[in-house]
Amino acid sequence: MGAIISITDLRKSYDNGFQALKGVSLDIEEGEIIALLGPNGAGKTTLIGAVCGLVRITGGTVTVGGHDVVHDPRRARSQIGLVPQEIALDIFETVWKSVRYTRGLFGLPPDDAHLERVLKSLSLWDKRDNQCKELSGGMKRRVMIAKALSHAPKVLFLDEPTAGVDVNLRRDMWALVRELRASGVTVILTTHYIEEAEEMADRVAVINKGEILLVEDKAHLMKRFGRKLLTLELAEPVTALPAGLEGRGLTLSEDGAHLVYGYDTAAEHTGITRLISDLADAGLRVRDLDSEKSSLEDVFLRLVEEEQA
Ligand SMILES: Nc1ncnc2c1ncn2[C@@H]1O[C@H](COP(=O)(O)OP(=O)(O)OP(=O)(O)O)[C@@H](O)[C@H]1O
Repeated sequence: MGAIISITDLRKSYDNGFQALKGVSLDIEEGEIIALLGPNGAGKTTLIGAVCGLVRITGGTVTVGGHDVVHDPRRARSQIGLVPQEIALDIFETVWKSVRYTRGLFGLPPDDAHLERVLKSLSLWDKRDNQCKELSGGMKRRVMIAKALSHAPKVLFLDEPTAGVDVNLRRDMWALVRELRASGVTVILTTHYIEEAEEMADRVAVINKGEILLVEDKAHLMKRFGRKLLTLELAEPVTALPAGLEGRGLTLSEDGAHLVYGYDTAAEHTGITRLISDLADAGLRVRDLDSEKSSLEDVFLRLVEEEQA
């Protein structure tokens, strides 16, 4: 599959001279879910705004579906559905009329069959004649998505789709995004919940201070940066690491009852077999083992901290 969005050396300086994007290049493949992660002020909203034609770019090029956002903004924008973070609905309007109206804004003729499919896929069909003010917060969010899909865009931007949403609704939203992808829509989401990126994204782009630090397949990323911690519970606590076991990446807990061993998941040899046998030789009996994987959150924090250092 080819790139549906192509961003090349994108620069944005605001009128006060602040450089919010410093030469961002990124290709987004058709049909993928890509998560944009970055701390507050990293440039995520500016980047989305530039692709959607809401922010005037000061350098570089962006094409959506082959259409340049500066030279052919209407065609480029027609490929995109944007779901902003804040819910903005005419609360006295019915769901059906809101969605129909938004489609009209794109200069498209009515297509009630398409809108019916969209509302059904979002479990809003039964609510079509309700005024927006009669809907729950989760339903209002889904109406925002229905509006963004009303002109059948190829690309959907979700800006913080589950900010302030409870766990159940968050899971519903994840299922919905997967369904959208299955229907061929490319999804770009920004999120502060790294768990969300870990759960959903095919690829992750980390952005900081207006620059892309990394774009990588999520599975590769976890493998490349991921670490595992193995905790060994000792049958009898010790006061110090036995001689010969220093310098092996082992840490003794304060109570002397646990040894923690950190290793790279990508390493060819983890050294665990050797470690266990060396512990036995040193007279330490292990009662139990526990292992935990570093999360995408650890990877993200490490990356941003390294950049800050
Ligand atoms: N209109 C503007 N004029 C000047 N500076 C701006 C303007 N809009 C944004 N900025 C600055 O550009 C930088 C990037 O902002 P942006 O909103 O893109 O970040 P973000 O990654 O979306 O942050 P958040 O996660 O907090 O939403 C910030 O330092 C911000 O203060």
